[in-house]
Amino acid sequence: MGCVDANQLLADYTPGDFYFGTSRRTILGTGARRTFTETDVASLSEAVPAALAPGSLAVGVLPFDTAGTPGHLVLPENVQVAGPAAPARHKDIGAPVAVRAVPEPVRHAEAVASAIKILKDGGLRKVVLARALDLDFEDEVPVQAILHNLAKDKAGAYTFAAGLPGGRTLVGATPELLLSRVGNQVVSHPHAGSAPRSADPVTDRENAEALASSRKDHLEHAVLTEAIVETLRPFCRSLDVPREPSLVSTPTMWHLGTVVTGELADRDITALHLAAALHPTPAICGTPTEAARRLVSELEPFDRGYYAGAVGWMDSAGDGEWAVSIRCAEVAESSLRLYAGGGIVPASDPKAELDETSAKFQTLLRAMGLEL
Ligand SMILES: C=C(O[C@@H]1C=C(C(=O)O)C=C[C@H]1O)C(=O)O
Repeated sequence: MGCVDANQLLADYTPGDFYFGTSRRTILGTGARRTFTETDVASLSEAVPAALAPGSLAVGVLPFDTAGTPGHLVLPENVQVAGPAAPARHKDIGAPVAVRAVPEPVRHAEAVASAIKILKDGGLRKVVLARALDLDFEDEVPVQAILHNLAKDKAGAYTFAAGLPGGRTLVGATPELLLSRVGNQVVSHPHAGSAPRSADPVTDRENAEALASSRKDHLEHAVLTEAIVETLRPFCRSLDVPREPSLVSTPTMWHLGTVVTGELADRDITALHLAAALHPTPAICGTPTEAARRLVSELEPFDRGYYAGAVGWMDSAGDGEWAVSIRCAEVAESSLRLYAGGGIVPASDPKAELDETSAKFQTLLRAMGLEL
């Protein structure tokens, strides 16, 4: 630890490793002494802390569907921690040989329209629907270069690459913090409500202002913040929740975000326990959770896998950081699947939702130097 160079950690990353970079620190975990596949809060809370020797870390991912997909949490053989990485040059990535939208864009808009109808009929307040882009390359996908470019672009507050079962990799850069814990201080930074950035400063500002004053987006956001607060409240002695969300941005998107901070009542409650209790939030699933989860599986023509799950780390003291695994792609050899979703409420518009997912794809597409 200490004097490791963060850019070197980024350069040293190879697929299968775990990389997690923020504006404060860079973590590189290599090898696996042990892998946990449990996803329920009770087993995670018992098994993982019990296996952590003092000073060691558990790293990895939780899936979207914790009932159907195994978790992939690893106790690495070796962990190196450094300050923030700041790579200089963009790395070149070749063009794909094939691109397929899953489903076709028009089908996604139809699914959104069906969801809006169901929402208007009552019962559900919000559901998050995603679509995917499949890209095939001639050779193995250069995950290291994609990760490097995401870090270079500061594409999201949490830049990550995590090994998955079967030699696959989840790579991305998300703006959204599910939960961090340092001692008895917990923070969550839920995001909901979106607008694209623009290269034109006037349009960019207009997009931000329209988002800041959009009733539809404030409603989408309120449903999310309420759920976060409701889950955290029983664990916390005190909780600070700003009354209004703030505008937050990445190089490609504007969002509404609320920084929720709390003081834990019981120091034995770990970061992983809290993250697992919060997941799946209405940022990526909906409200009520079970009904939204069912609608997601009915309307989306794919399994989300590790997209819209959680990615992060926890130490032996129970401190840790778990980000929402969005703005990411799952890589398998020479192919990758990119995901993007958006929250639907009764006032949503199918065409606008389709455009929102296209804008969200830009985080990864830019890192790959692709204009699609
Ligand atoms: C689901 C995604 O993003 C989430 C949905 C948002 C929205 O609906 O406005 C905003 C931020 C994220 O919480 C995604 O990027 O795939």
